[in-house]
Amino acid sequence: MSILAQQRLQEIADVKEELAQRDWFFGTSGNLSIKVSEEPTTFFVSASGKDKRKRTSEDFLLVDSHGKAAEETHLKPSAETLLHVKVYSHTNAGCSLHVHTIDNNVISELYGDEGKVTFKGQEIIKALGIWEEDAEVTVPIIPNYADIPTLAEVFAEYVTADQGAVLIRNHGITVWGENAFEAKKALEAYEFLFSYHVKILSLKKYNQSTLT
Ligand SMILES: CSCCC(=O)C(=O)COP(=O)(O)O
Ligand SMILES: [Zn+2]
Repeated sequence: MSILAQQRLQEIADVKEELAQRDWFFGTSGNLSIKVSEEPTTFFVSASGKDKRKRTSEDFLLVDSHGKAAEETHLKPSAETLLHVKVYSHTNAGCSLHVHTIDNNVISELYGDEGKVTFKGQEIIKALGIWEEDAEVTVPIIPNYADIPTLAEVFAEYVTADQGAVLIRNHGITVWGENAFEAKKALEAYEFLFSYHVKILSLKKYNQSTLT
């Protein structure tokens, strides 16, 4: 394996460990990828069905631009590799992260019928690279199609920039960025927004019910 590939593998394994420390990999959910090369595109993607809280030497495999194993291996690429394929084929992103959290599922269900959710007036939005005063950020929400090629096609409609995020209704979020640092930073910012929103809505509801 080239030095560059080894570095990328180490980076994505480190991100996986950090997200695991946050307990964002419930019940083997979630998957991660990091780009290794362009022309031809290759990337490391997490192996399917593993407990992503554990760090082993068989957590990732190298795949090609179609998401097929690029080297001989008994590992199976993530069932959702096609979404990572869309990220690398539609943008110059270098890393893509997918997690199922309770907060991202709740937000996706609350706003699923609207097809998007918008946040504003939060300092953390600057972590997404948006520095204007009163900045807004909108996250699209797509249906959770069981057929992964269909899910990937619909997902791809929103993969239009080198950094972005899409919520899959009652499933999870996929966030991508220029590199592992940027993708993780963005994921943390989105999860902050979701968690804040869920808490403030619950408190407002509680206050309404106790004050009336
Ligand atoms: C156990 S959750 C269902 C599959 C899923 O949505 C996921 O994120 C994990 O699938 P993978 O094949 O990447 O392990
Ligand atoms: Zn998933």
